[in-house]
Amino acid sequence: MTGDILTLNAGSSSLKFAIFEAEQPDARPRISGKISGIGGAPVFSAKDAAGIALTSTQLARLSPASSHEELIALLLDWVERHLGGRSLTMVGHRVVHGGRHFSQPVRLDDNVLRQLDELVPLAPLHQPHNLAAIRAVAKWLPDLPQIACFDTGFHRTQDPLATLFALPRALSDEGVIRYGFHGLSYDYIASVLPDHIGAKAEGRVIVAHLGNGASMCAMQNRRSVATSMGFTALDGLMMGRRCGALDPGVVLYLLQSKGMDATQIEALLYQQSGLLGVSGISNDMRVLEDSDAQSARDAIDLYVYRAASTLAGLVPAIGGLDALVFTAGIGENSAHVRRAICDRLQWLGIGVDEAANDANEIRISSADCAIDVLVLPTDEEAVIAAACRTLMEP
Ligand SMILES: Nc1ncnc2c1ncn2[C@@H]1O[C@H](COP(=O)(O)OP(=O)(O)O)[C@@H](O)[C@H]1O
Ligand SMILES: CC(=O)OP(=O)(O)O
Ligand SMILES: [Mg+2]
Repeated sequence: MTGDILTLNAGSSSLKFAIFEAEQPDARPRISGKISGIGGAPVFSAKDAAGIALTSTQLARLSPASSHEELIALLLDWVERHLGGRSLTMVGHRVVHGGRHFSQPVRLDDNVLRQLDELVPLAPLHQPHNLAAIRAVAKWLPDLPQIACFDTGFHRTQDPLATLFALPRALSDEGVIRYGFHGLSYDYIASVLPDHIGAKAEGRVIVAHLGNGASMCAMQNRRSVATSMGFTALDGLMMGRRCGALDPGVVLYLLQSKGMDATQIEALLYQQSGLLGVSGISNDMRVLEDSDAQSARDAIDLYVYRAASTLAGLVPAIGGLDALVFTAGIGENSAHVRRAICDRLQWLGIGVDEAANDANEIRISSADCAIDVLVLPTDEEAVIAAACRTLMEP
């Protein structure tokens, strides 16, 4: 097995990629990078295995509708020029929604793509970009095998009760259930957890994936028992641009009293709400933390309150809490958000060591706290590369 694996991970505000040597399963990627800030002012950065920067470029502002697709073309062109004489043997993609039929990584062909197309309305911020990346690669190198790894897959182990909405049974039977997302990230965190907390990793753990999209997963034995996202990636926590859990009566009001149509409501719930909607300033937590505006403070306070409430709401699924893990863009970097969430959860026995938290250390719980509180960088790319190697084996 020689050559390189390319992983592509199209998130709502970022396009992340990595190039791994197929024959070196434990090695860091040869190159990794991302285009972040998509929808605003995108920045393209990449580094080699030693962490040396290969590029850090501010890109032109693009129209939101075309941005991901144009950036995929730009990225593939850059990758081609940086393969350094090696060839690609496989491309692995993060695909956000696998629906009822897909949970394990799958080799992509026209038939699978057609089925994944049908899930676009359930993940409008992600699925179209994920599928566009697959089609762009197929055009670029038609014979190159490609696989899809699903964000929903990790949550197949959920307690069936936790997947049900209190809707008529016929709807659940046809697949209107809580699927859950960010599964590649949770899979990675579950895989490294024993390195940090030993046997406690098999206990009652909640992982808070706080990125531009955000969710939480309650785990036991390192498997998903319940999660905050649902049928779509709109449910649960307040996010960068998404509202999170919402009284469904609001949707009816928008439809019936405000005369909004489905397209307008979709844009409102997915693009104009969350941190951006409440602050009126930005979807980016960094910008809000640097702002003196009251609306920025309100947005952060609501984000924190909703996160603490959601976390508390997941505890009954696992009957207590042994460890809490923060990950993804905000979880890994914002000491303020982590501390504020933990402050609202003191009654649960959570305590934070201020200095460790301010320094983004791995363990941030206070010495007298029985619940381990950790900050762990996620690595969806490593999970995709591992799936590529598995599917490659003869
Ligand atoms: N130093 C930081 N402080 C606070 N927030 C940060 C910091 N760095 C990144 N973020 C937040 O992380 C978000 C991106 O998270 P990420 O997990 O990369 O997003 P995506 O959902 O696109 O994969 C940014 O929008 C920003 O709000
Ligand atoms: C599912 C989801 O919300 O993904 P992301 O956080 O990458 O936008
Ligand atoms: Mg992400």
